[in-house]
Amino acid sequence: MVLCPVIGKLQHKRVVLASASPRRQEILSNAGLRFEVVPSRFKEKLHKASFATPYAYAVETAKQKALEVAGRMHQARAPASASSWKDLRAPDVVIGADTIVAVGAMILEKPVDKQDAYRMLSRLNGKEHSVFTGVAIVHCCSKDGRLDTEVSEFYEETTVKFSELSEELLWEYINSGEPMDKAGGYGIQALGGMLVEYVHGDFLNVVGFPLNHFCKELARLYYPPRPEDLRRVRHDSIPAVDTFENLSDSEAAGADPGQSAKGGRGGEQADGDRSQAPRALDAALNRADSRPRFPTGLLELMDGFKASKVLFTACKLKLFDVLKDQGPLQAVDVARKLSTCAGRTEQLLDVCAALGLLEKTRRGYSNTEVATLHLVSDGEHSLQGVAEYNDAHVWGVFTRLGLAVREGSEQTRGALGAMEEERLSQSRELTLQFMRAKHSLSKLTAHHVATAFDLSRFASACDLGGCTGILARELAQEYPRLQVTVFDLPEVTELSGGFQRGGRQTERIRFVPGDFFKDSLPEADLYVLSRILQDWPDDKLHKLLSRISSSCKPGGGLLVAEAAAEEEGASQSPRLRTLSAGQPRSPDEHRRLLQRHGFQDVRVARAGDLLCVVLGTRAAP
Ligand SMILES: Cc1cn([C@H]2C[C@H](O)[C@@H](COP(=O)(O)OP(=O)(O)OP(=O)(O)O)O2)c(=O)[nH]c1=O
Repeated sequence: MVLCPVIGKLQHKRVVLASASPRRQEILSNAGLRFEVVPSRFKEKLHKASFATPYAYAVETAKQKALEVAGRMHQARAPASASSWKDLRAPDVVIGADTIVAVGAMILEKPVDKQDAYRMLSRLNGKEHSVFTGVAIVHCCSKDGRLDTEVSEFYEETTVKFSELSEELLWEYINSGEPMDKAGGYGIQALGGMLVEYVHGDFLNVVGFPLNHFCKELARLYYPPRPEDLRRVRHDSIPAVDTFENLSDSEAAGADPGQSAKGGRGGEQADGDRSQAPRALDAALNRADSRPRFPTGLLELMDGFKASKVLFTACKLKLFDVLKDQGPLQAVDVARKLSTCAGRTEQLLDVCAALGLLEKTRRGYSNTEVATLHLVSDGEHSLQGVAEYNDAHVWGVFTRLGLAVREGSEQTRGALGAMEEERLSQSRELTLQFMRAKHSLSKLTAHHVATAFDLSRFASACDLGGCTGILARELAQEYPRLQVTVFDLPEVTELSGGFQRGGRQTERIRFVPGDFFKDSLPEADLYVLSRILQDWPDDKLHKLLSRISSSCKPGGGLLVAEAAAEEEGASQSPRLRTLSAGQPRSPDEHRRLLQRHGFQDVRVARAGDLLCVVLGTRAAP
């Protein structure tokens, strides 16, 4: 559960805490932040005298800790690296922190031994001192194999006063072992709390991490004040996806979050500037207890369609292609290249950045890793086709949702999800769009489907509704003896040639036009239905399965791959709850479905994150 919406801004990023401090880990995970811990190897040995103030030293050390981890993780994912780093995705954000105790200009870090602890505690005895924690938030992105970082840093000061303590008490405390891994030689959160007369400022800052200031800094970075915010009253927790409403171009020229992310130490900022920046946090923290919880999730849901449309529009304009080839680019240059309006383009770019699709730095906008991988049109893993199809077709279908729900199942079929039927009557362009979408999605899952079970006992397979042949190719590649037939509607097989790349295994793939509800099915040892059943209502589904069952020889197989619905009784994940003509089924429901149509020895496996795969063997009639 995330209380503070600004912490939620990091939810979809790979966040790394560059610290071994268990206190920091606890503070941040208690705040709802999800992160990995990669302790920094940076040696805390900067030359203290070269810093004008103790906090400058803490901030620089925090920065070096974070940069060391960012650099090491970036190196580790380079192809040449022999590292065993588990997750090759580079971190998006690395957080470093350093806590020091300062008595005047003297900096006390962790004691090296008991005598050192004694010296430190004697200095603090009966006096006031400052605890500074420097924090660095390093945003990372990888550009042409290079690590690009944007550092935002700040510090927090807390004043602590020790009571007059006897020698005996000091030694008793030192012998407890508590002081050894703590700055200044004490831990205020445990036994050391007994030494402290008062604290002025953020308690958590003493313990190692100034959570409140950190949230304010995030708010400043992720919700930069824009001119229109100062004039309009609007809820605070949603990123600026609604910036296209009622705005003239001149109003659109907002503050630059990249710029505002700079300026180094938050502690050195002008007061006027800071009072506006963390408004989301203030709103959350100052809420009276009796008021209902801020409905962040709900409001984001209400705005979800805008985010989708922004993504579709950016894809359609080929924004990610332009930035891939020529980024980073300033908004005006993007607008020039796309022949679009400069003000609106900047808004689009900013929203894409807020959605994590683009990176915004002083040098301009560039694609994030996910955009480079999935939103550039000619990428191996491009999902551009899905965006285009959803924009051109599914968007319109869903505008008729109300009508479909009001007027019953026929309407529902006509208006929702029955894309197979609908595309029959549509233009060649729409068929192509549908094929591109299916092609991109199949690429993500084909390998998992082909390898979910050992299919080497089959000599031939027929992929019903196999579209562009992506799964067929994967099957042929995986099983060198297998002959594969792709069976799909004539208008699909006619266009499928455009999606074929050469390759040895294509000799074993043939495309046969036909309708699996009407025409006789090609002979095969194994029939495959990948993401077909869910689109059809029960009557059609049973008709198809019984046709397959009649064509399948005893000992032959049926392989079904469908979106992985939860087990029966569990609530469905939202991704699966689109109102299509069919319905998502649990693994057990699939098992029963195949058994009902004469398949036995039915086995179920997961294929990646998305699909569940079911394999049954045709029993003798
Ligand atoms: C003053 C004080 C410090 N501390 C701790 C916070 C920090 O963990 C530690 C200061 O050392 P740091 O060098 O800031 O942090 P660390 O060595 O624990 O971890 P890393 O270097 O990997 O980031 O002292 C307390 O736990 N309680 C206190 O009252």
